[in-house]
Amino acid sequence: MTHKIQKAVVKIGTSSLVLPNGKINLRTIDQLSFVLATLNNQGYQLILVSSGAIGVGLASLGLKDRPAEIAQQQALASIGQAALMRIYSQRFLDYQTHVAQLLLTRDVLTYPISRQHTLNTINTLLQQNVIPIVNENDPVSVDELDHYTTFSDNDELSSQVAVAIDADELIILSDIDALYDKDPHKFSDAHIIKEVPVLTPEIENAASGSSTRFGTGGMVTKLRAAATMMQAGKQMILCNGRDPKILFDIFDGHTIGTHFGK
Ligand SMILES: Nc1ncnc2c1ncn2[C@@H]1O[C@H](COP(=O)(O)OP(=O)(O)O)[C@@H](O)[C@H]1O
Ligand SMILES: N[C@@H](CCC(=O)OP(=O)(O)O)C(=O)O
Repeated sequence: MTHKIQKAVVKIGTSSLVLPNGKINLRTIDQLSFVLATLNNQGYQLILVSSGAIGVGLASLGLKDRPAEIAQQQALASIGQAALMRIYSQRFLDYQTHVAQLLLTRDVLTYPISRQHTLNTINTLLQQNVIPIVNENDPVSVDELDHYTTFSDNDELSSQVAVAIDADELIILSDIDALYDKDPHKFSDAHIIKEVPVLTPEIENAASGSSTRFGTGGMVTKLRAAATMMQAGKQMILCNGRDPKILFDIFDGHTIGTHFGK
């Protein structure tokens, strides 16, 4: 059962932001901006965790494949993040809504003072009806010695942010309708799982990696995000980001996609 949502983190993955041909999915970004701006006007508190820096970087330079070299990926992320934020800022302004950018590394949330400052920033933005748009600070994040700055991916980042800001719900917009008992991109007889009150070994075995060109973590990292939310006594919804208007139904309390939690 979906609980009443007041504060939510909405996470959108690269596979929803970039078309299979590598171009930017402006339709989804436009609709997402419209929906979040409308929900913001209705008084909901929203944080958007948006992937897509590398994907939009590739699109900006007209490149097809993600390079293997770290330096190339970090350079693409710095190009793409700026381009992505320009699109979001323009689209949200069309709906009279201001957005702000927060680029996080793991250590920022691990150490208490930087964590508190980050939360203060987010809360101040929310009080001012500004929607924070969060991504990992990809161009600078790397793990060295005992200094861990990377998140495994944005599914993890979004669950960490959702718990830190005490959100009621994490909504993950993916390129798939829900969790299935096996990857529906590989198995045509996959069955949808609508409710996951607890994570069982059976559910964990159902999840595999991404089978799309631009996605990274697949279902494995989404289940890890669900575990983080459920351990904190919170909820998560996994649904399709193709049509972000689905968020209206979720905020109206309808059951969409897969619901994790009790
Ligand atoms: N049990 C499963 N149910 C649904 N999708 C699955 C499952 N196992 C693996 N997947 C794959 O996970 C993909 C979604 O993850 P990903 O490609 O990383 O998207 P995103 O960019 O939204 O993070 C789906 O397209 C699907 O191919
Ligand atoms: N921070 C990276 C995305 C990392 C990530 O988790 O991507 P995805 O699996 O598409 O949500 C970027 O902006 O390109």
